[in-house]
Amino acid sequence: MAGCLDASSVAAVLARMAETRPRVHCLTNTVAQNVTANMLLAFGAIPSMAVHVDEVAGFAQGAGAILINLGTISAEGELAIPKLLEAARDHHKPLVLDPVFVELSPLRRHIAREVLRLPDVVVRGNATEMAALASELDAAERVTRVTTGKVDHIEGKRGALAIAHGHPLMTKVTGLGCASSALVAACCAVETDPVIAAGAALTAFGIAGEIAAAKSAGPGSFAVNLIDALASLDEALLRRHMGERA
Ligand SMILES: Nc1ncnc2c1ncn2[C@@H]1O[C@H](COP(=O)(O)OP(=O)(O)OP(=O)(O)O)[C@@H](O)[C@H]1O
Ligand SMILES: Cc1ncsc1CCO
Ligand SMILES: [Mg+2]
Repeated sequence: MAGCLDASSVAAVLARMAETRPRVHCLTNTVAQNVTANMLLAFGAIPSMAVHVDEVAGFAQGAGAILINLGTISAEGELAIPKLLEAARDHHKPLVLDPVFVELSPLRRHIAREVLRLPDVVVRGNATEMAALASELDAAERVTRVTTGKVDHIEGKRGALAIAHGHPLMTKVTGLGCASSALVAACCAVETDPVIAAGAALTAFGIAGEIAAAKSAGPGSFAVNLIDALASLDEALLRRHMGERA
């Protein structure tokens, strides 16, 4: 049965984030680029976003983790992906795939298959995307599946977690799924177990969503308050929202 993390486990991952400030190299989409960079900074990580085929390898080799998001994949981005996969393989970097709209595009399915030739990939998508990619995920070696929604489901080699945090307003701001994938990548840079890393990222993000929603009049102010809430998380706030005593 799927478990959940306690506040001290999430706080331990966040403490390592604050201490080491990992850089996450993001090949992401033009819609979610800004919100993704802001969420990474609020989380204590550092975003980099280079796409050019002649510089992505260098950026990825020195990063703590790599994100490949297919949301607005371009011809330039497609050329960069083999360089990112090579950097992940040769330099043992955690890699997160966000297969945005894979159900709508044979090109995206082809790219996702290429990415999943690498073992140990973490895939974060919504229920539609994860269902569309089911056979590719079944064929992949040591993949971690992260399916977000009202409840987030994480399944990996070393167990399963179900995270019931967040707020419906999270579906009314574009790019928050994309940002959640970047936060999962950031946690993978400081936590070797991808199930715990994804669980910590999504617990923190969900609780930040709950805190932000309580202060917001609608999706616009929610987007701003979510950045503030993510930046202000500490163990006491986590405990309170997880129903644990101080
Ligand atoms: N109904 C809901 N209630 C609470 N939290 C939710 C709900 N739906 C999504 N979330 C949270 O919102 C975040 C984004 O997940 P979602 O599944 O909406 O991503 P997505 O569909 O890929 O989004 P996008 O493509 O717009 O970036 C996750 O942290 C998830 O837990
Ligand atoms: C709306 C949209 N279109 C491509 S990427 C993106 C952001 C949410 O995935
Ligand atoms: Mg998405």
